[in-house]
Amino acid sequence: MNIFNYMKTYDYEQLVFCQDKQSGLKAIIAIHDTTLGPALGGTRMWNYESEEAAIEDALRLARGMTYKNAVAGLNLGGGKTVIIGDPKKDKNEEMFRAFGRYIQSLNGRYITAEDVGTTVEDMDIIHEETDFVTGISPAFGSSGNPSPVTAYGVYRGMKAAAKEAFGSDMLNGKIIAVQGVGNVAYHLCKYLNDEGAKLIVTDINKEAVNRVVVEFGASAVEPNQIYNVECDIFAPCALGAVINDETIPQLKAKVIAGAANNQLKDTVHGDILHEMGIIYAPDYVINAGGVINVADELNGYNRERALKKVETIYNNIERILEISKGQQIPTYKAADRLAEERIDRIRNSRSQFLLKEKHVLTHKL
Ligand SMILES: NC(=O)C1=CN([C@@H]2O[C@H](COP(=O)(O)OP(=O)(O)OC[C@H]3O[C@@H](n4cnc5c(N)ncnc54)[C@H](O)[C@@H]3O)[C@@H](O)[C@H]2O)C=CC1
Ligand SMILES: CC(C)CC(=O)C(=O)O
Repeated sequence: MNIFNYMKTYDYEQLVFCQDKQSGLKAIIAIHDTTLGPALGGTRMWNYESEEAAIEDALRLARGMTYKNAVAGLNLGGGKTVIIGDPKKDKNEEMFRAFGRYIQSLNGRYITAEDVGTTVEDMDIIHEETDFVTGISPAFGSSGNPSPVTAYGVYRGMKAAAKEAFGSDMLNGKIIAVQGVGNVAYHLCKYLNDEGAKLIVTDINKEAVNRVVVEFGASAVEPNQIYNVECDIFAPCALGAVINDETIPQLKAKVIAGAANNQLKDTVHGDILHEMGIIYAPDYVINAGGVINVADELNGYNRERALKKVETIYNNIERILEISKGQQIPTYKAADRLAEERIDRIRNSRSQFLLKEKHVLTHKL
């Protein structure tokens, strides 16, 4: 990978490599675009097969955050961190403190939160070193774990997509295949079960599968079987690139609506779904509940206000489906247009010189 070429193609601002020998920290902070405000995006800890894979993941996820925050109506740009390591074995307090000091050194250009492999406890340790961290413990007056709120947003967005596909947003009786039943999807399964949907689930973690089988009466299949089960809705809630050349021909669902980031392996896969008449709820639109929730901390956290904003995910999905139909374009393109138009509008309205720009974190500093 030619890093500068890649950064130039997608117009990235900054890539920061953080190393701390004592704690074993190896982190990459990618900042994509800060036109709308400081870059906000979570920290993923993952045992990457190579450094190149880690860099690529950080870059792709950071760009996704720019688009996610823009469509969600947040005054925040896009960034993301990946920490290279096994979250089950390689974490230690010094690592997150060293990482917190790196975040502090960026002086508010980047604000972090949880993602796959990191927890509220990890954010609390980062908070020892910097204010530029969200999703910390409610004991600090903060929003805590974003996953349940992400799940609520996915549930609302799924209903909007179902309305388009089936003529009603009621999910009772619908068969929903859920891939990965971790932090977000556990809560999603609860919403779906409460509404009377039938769940087919899979996960590489057997305990996670058993929990939803026992609590929500889900049926379980092996990880490689989830793509071709008979279902109405497929909800990818594990990792990215699961909509690809191998999986698309297997899909029986009329709707794809799930929490995972970067679900399409490539944009061409979004084009194919469109041609097949499968309604794809763009990942970064439907899974914005968590970032909306943690972003609310920047104004002094108010859960009611945050949840009200998460409700707008329903309308955002409706709007994207309308644009997609009206302009005959795939839904991922409709979402990208919304994001890019908002970023351009704000960029153009910022032509005046200000001696000191108001910082989104003014209250914290
Ligand atoms: N946690 C949050 O608030 C948000 C999460 N997301 C995205 O949603 C997805 C899920 O996030 P979390 O629930 O927090 O992560 P998690 O790590 O708690 O859950 C993911 C689950 O997927 C399972 N999994 C991994 N590979 C699998 C495979 N090949 N087949 C089946 N299952 C597999 C894991 O065992 C785990 O149980 C991620 O892509 C994340 O980036 C997006 C927005 C916010
Ligand atoms: C987990 C969220 C709080 C932020 C994020 O990184 C995301 O939405 O992917």
